[in-house]
Amino acid sequence: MSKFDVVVIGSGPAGYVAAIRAAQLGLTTACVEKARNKSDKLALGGTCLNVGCIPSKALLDSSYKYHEAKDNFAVHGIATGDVSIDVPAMIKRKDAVVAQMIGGIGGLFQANGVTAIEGTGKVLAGKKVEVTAADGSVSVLEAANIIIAAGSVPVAIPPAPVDQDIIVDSTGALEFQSVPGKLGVIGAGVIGLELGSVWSRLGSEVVVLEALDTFLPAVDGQIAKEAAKVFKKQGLDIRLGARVTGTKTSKGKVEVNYTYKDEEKSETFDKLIVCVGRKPLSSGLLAADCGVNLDERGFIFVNDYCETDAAGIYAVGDIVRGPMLAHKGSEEGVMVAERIAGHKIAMNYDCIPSVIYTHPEIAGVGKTEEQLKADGIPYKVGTFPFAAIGRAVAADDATGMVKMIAHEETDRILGCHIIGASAADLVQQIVIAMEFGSSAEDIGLTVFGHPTLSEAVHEAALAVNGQAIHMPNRKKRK
Ligand SMILES: NC(=O)c1ccc[n+]([C@@H]2O[C@H](COP(=O)([O-])OP(=O)(O)OC[C@H]3O[C@@H](n4cnc5c(N)ncnc54)[C@H](O)[C@@H]3O)[C@@H](O)[C@H]2O)c1
Repeated sequence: MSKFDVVVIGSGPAGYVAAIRAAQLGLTTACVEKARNKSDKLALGGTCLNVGCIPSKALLDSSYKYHEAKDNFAVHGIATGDVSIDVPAMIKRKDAVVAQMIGGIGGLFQANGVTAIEGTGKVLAGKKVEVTAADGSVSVLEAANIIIAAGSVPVAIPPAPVDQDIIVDSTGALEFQSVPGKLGVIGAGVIGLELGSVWSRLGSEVVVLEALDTFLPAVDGQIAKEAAKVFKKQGLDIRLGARVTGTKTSKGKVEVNYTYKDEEKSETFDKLIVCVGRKPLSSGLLAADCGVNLDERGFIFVNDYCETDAAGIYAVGDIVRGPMLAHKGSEEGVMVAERIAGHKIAMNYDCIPSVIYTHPEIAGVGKTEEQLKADGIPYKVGTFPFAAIGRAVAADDATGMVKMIAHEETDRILGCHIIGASAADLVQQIVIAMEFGSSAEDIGLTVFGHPTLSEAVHEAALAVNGQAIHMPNRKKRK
């Protein structure tokens, strides 16, 4: 029986990062992965690399370039003539990007001495991991420590069973070989908006059916309101309060029945994407006597340090509580590896950025205005529009704003919410600032390069205390 200091189950952003850090710390480490790619080879990288973050960003970038060439170049005096799209070539490029990044993880495993083991892992009692290979053969690994990072899968809903042809999930939506004439999307969440944007830019008529009456409830209300306006202008038809009751596929199309404003409605689409959330992939993963427990929603139960109820067994990433975000899983992986090596580090769950990669991007960190109101915390707000930022106007990309929220008395930054070009990268400045306990004044007193989009972050911080320069201030300067 092979023996390791650490056996990681799953090679997504939580698992592979945990494995690399454990190996860096001198621990003998194996990483068990079951996924295989289109060429039936071991596919490291999990959902994020194979069918999530990376391929969706490849398609978002390709489709945005197409949209720019078709609709946005003329204003710069650039004539393109007819712009056409070759969808199979776009998908092939996306596959090449994925293959390159997967190869990168294989290389990192080799360089750090992590042993990749192909097969499906199961946690047995006594800190053992059973691995069932693709050919059915079974082996058992002995581990001083186990890190479970098995991830999550899309939630299925009975009224819209996925066939990966007409009715697809987020994986199938990355494989269309032509632009659907009419595309239905169930769920106006992160995936619905990102994939809806891709196919809308390429020419699909997109209808998004969202069960809730509120648009993007987890996003700051002011930013979500702005986002709704922008998406409407882009042609995304987002119907809130639309509950899908059934679907019928025939002759290459799907008829969707749903209730909307108390009326029974029906609409026919060429393709339908179901993206109503993800659930932890915990079934079949744990032997009944292994000592690891699940919570009521099927997540592995862990404490703040990602320790399960069984000593020496940890769980990280989508399979445990908290936002299902790659970077959250990666940092949990680092924390656990460091703690196994005896270092007393902890993770700051209050400072995790989140991003929706539409154009403009929507990004945020910390508390929203609604959360602060509900918690009764006194706060002050500064906003600054990109329309007043020279660099954004020069780029003809000036939609959106930065919103900064600080504590009314201490001026400490409590949250930052952005809708705009490069919002994902801009918000990271405030993630760092919040990690260091900065005040809005600290950001206001910092020198920002000119002309940059970052100046909107600077000005929003100044606006918190009525000191914005390139905009009349609502509040009196203190
Ligand atoms: N950019 C990113 O960080 C990124 C990108 C993709 C996915 N993810 C993560 O993946 C996970 C899954 O994404 P997602 O978009 O599927 O989930 P989500 O939770 O973001 O959104 C799902 C939406 O579907 C709606 N819904 C649920 N059941 C419905 C029904 N029967 N009919 C109509 N609407 C319904 C929900 O109200 C919700 O608005 C999320 O946790 C997300 O954070 C993150």
